[in-house]
Amino acid sequence: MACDCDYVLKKCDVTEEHYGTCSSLLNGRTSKRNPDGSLSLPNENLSKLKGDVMYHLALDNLNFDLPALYGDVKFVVMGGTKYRMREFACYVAELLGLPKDPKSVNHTKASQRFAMYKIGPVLSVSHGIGIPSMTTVLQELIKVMFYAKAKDPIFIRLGTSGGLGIPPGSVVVSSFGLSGTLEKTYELPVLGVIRKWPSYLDKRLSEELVCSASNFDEFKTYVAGTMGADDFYRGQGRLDGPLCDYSEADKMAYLDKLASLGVKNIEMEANAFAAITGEAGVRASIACVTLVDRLQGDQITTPKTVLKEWQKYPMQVVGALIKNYVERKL
Ligand SMILES: O=P(O)(O)O[C@H]1O[C@H](CO)[C@@H](O)[C@H]1O
Ligand SMILES: O=c1cc[nH]c(=O)[nH]1
Repeated sequence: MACDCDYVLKKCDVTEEHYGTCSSLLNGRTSKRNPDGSLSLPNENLSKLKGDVMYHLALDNLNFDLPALYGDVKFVVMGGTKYRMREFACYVAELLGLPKDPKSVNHTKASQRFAMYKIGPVLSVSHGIGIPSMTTVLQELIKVMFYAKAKDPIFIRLGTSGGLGIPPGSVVVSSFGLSGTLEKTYELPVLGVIRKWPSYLDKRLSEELVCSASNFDEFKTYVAGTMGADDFYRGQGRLDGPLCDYSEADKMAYLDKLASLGVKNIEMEANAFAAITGEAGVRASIACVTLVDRLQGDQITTPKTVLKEWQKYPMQVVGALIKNYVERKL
């Protein structure tokens, strides 16, 4: 089917502002890499290490030949659950006509924390819930790609989220991540001081995902901001947590404010994922399905079987993008 990105992007009313003036996004990220596309990380301390242990992945660069194991990786796809990332690995194997890893080898089984599957040029990795869990795996994966000398690796988060005013079962491709304090930044206390980094995603990559999405009629795809909340309940303005000290009117005013800032979904990692990949010079995007329209309610009441089907939508979008890259030998 012909690509109708322009149409979809216009329909979603996405402007340059959604990607920031440092639309460095594409060029800035490229300029941070070596001429051959391998990562050039801005941390001199790494070159002084005798060996580097990626503890949560149970990998290191002394006992593992990382270039041989992961030098051919082009896509690192991450999502919350082990189950989803195993399913995505199997889906990609089928899509690319590659043999399924016979034992579905979890490359990071020894860590007893996460799951990581490799199918050809794709690593499919679970990251758990929330920013601290996700950023721990993300930073170790960036180092693995660095030591492996992988060329122009692309990182994508494949997630679930709560939508704002869009039908449940829609896919949102994120243009920026918004923090809990409504800024397009990721905030982290470092050495006792709160630091902030911009949290925009790669514009060209999101356009490519929208093109991929145009192959599918079963669901709608939007490009918009995504709020990365630090909590599932009060942090997302829910009324149904064990603790709540605001009214329904307060909640609705908050969600309306988010919508007015160009946000169409809420999850728990977007701003950190955007900021860390951006700083490391890695092209990155996020595709999440929405499980509920938060303007209509807080509880996720859709049957599990339907939720499982919906979770396949972003997989299909990302799978089509990967297939396109592999067929064009990029
Ligand atoms: O479906 P995943 O990828 O886990 O993402 C979303 O679901 C979790 C909360 O249920 C959070 O991690 C949120 O970001
Ligand atoms: O509402 C939702 C649904 C999934 N994940 C979230 O973080 N929030």
